[in-house]
Parts: sequence; C-alpha cells; structure tokens
Amino acid sequence: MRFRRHWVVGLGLALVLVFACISWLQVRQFLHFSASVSGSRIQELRRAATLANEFERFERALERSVYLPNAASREALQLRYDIFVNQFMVFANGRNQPEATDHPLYRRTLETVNAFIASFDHYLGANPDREVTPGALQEMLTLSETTMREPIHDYMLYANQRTTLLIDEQRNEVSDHLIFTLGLTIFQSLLTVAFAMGVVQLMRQREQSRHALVRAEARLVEHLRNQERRLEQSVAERTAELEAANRSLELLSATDGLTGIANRRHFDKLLLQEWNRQARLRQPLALAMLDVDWFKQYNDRYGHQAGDDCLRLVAGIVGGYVRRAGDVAARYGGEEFAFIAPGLDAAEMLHLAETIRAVVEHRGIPHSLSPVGHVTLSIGVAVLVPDARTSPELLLRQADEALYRAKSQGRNQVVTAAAAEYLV
Ligand SMILES: Nc1nc2c(ncn2[C@@H]2O[C@H](COP(=O)(O)OP(=O)(O)OP(=O)(O)O)[C@@H](O)[C@H]2O)c(=O)[nH]1
Repeated sequence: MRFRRHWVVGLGLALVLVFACISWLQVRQFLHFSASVSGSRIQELRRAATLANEFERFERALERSVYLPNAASREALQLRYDIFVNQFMVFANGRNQPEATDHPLYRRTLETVNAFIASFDHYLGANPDREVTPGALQEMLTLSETTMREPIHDYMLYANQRTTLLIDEQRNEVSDHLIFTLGLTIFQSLLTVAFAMGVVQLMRQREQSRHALVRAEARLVEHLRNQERRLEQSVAERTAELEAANRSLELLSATDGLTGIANRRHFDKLLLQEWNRQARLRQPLALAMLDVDWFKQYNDRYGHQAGDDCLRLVAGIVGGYVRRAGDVAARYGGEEFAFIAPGLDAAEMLHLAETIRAVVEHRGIPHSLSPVGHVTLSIGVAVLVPDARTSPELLLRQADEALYRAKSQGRNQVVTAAAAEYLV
C-alpha cells in the first residue's frame, strides 16, 4: 500500500511539472504572438500615416515653391520630395502582404507616383542646375493635385481597410489562441485539482487509519486494564475469602468446640505469650485452675448431654470475667478450666477466683449427687513474677497443686499456691 502511494505521489508531481512546462510554453507563445500581431498592426498604420504625411508636406513645399520661388523653398522642395520618394519606396517594398502589392490600386499608385517622380526628376532631380520657372512649378503642382492625390488617397483608404481587416483577422486568431490556451489551462488546473484532491483523500484515509489504529490500541489497553482490574478484584476477593477462611480456621483451631472459649492448645500459646510480656514488664502473672466438683456424678446423674450443657454454662460464667487486655479464659481439659490474669497480684487473683466460684455456686445448677446439692467449683490460684527462677510450667504446677488441695480440703473453695517464696 505504501509502495503504491509513493508511485501515485511521484506520478502526480510529474504531471504537475509537465503541466507547468506546457503552461509556461503556451503563455510564452501567446505573448510572442500578441507582440507580433500588435507590432505588424502598428507597422501598417505607421507606414500608411507616414506616407500620407510626407505627401502632404511635399505638396505644401510645392505650393511654397510656386508662391515663393527662391533657392530656400526649392531646397526645401527637393528635400521633401526625396523624403516622400524614400517613404514611398519603403511603403511600396516594405509590405509583406503579397495581396497588397498585387492589388490594382497599389500598382496604379505605384505607376502614378513613379510617373510623377519621373516628371519631377525631369524638373528637379535629373537637371538640378536648370532654372525651374514658376510656370513649371505651377504645372507640377497641378500635376500633383490631379494625378497624385487621388491614387494616394485611394490607396491609403485601401491600405487602411486592409489593415483593419488584417487586425480583425489577427484579433480573431488571438482570441482563438487565447480560448485554446485558456481551455487547456483550465483542463490542466482541473487535472491538478483532481490530483491534489486524490492526494488529500489518500492522506485523509491514512490519517483515519492511523486514528482507527490508535483508537483500537486504546480500546485494547482499556480492555486489558479492565481484565487486569477484574483479575485483581477477583484475586482480592479470593484473598479476602481465604483470609476469612484462615481466620475462621484459626479461630476454630484456637477455640474449644463445646464451650466456645479458648482450647488447651491456644491456652498454652497465650500463657507463654503473656509470660514473656510480663517478664519484659517485670509484672506478675496470675493463673487460676478451676475444676467442676463431682462432675462424674453429674454425668452419671443427669447424662452426658446435660454434662455438656453444664460445662457450657460454667465456661460462659468463667469467660465473662475476661475484661482486661491479656485476660484469657480456656477449657484446660474435661471439666477443668484455666484463667490467666496478667498484672494481678495474689490477693487480687484470689478475689477474682472467689468471685467466680461464688457466682457458679449461686447460679444453683442442680446437682443432687453433690453434698451441697448444686454445681460448685474448686479453684487453685498461683501468681508469679516471671524471672530466671520461674517458668510457665512452675506456675501451672503451683496452680494445679493448689487446686488439688482445694479438692482435698472439701471442694467448693479457692486455695492459693503453697510455694511461698515465689508468690507475689
Ligand atoms: N459430659 C461431659 N463429661 C465430661 C467431659 N469431659 C470429661 N467429662 C467427665 O468428667 C468426669 C471427671 O471425673 P473425675 O476426674 O473423676 O472428677 P470428678 O468426678 O469431678 O471428681 P472431683 O474432680 O474429684 O470432684 C469424667 O466422668 C468424664 O467423663 C465432657 O466433655 N462432657
């Protein structure tokens, strides 16, 4: 396509060049032709006018010679005569129109003037020393008036008519030539305009193609961007779903399925985490181990399902005391629960444990096989400040030992750890 366009542009330029050359030649030829026509026209008129003038001057000189017959007027007459003869020769020989020189009027004029010149020479030219009498001059004037005036006048008339005719013919030729030149120039201009329009059309088509390509590219880019956006959105949605699933899995893996509070695994993790944090803060970490009393009997008496409900109820009460950052309520296993309270000293932890125990007792969950007739808790409490001598395991062991003592001392009570040297 590009190759073809180059050819079209090259051809068009060549055409324009050829047309320009032709136009230049035509204009040049026309100017030359017009100049030659107007030149010949002027020449014709000038020759005719000059001959008539010279004849008039000659006649006036002749008249002066008749009425003032002296040497000066004779010299002037001789001069005017020579000029007239000269001009007549130019007029007679200089014409380039054969029809004019072949015309009877021309021949008559020529013969008359020649005869007159011969007669006149007889008086002036041939015998310059001879005295010309006024009578002879009068004769010549009469001869001039009778023989010269009419043929010269007739011929002048004919010459003028011929000149006018010639001018008309030439004018027609000029106008024909002009019409042809104008027609050709208009044709060339139309061709050039058509070519220019073709080139403009080609350029416009090319521009339109370029715009279409740009628009297609823009659409493609937009389409790709939309797809990318959709993909990103879909990835973001999938990521959010996965994160939600992960969170729920994490929650599930950290939560006890029966009671909904933290399970043992999560408790172990949080205990270590809180231990380390309290170690950095040099603050105590309090732990309570809580165990439902006579739970085997409860299951035996009310059934395993009721046992589950009882565990859920107790877990709800224990979990209700998670109030500060770092507090953790967890099911430690079976009917045993654990409560971590970072920052509480032994007295505060004892008070919290006592409150939980009292709340469970006062809830009055019937337990006919318990000595007190309702569900109660035994709680072992331990509080340590994390340092090089202590550990989470020690805290657990102390709380467990305290719980054991609470059980052995009659249940439904809170006992603090016995390892006094580590207690806060
Ligand atoms: N319903 C139910 N019972 C459970 C669950 N986990 C453990 N148990 C029961 O809890 C009972 C615990 O009994 P024991 O360890 O003898 O303790 P206890 O009967 O509470 O006696 P003391 O702790 O000495 O007061 C067992 O009978 C277990 O079967 C549970 O998820 N659901």
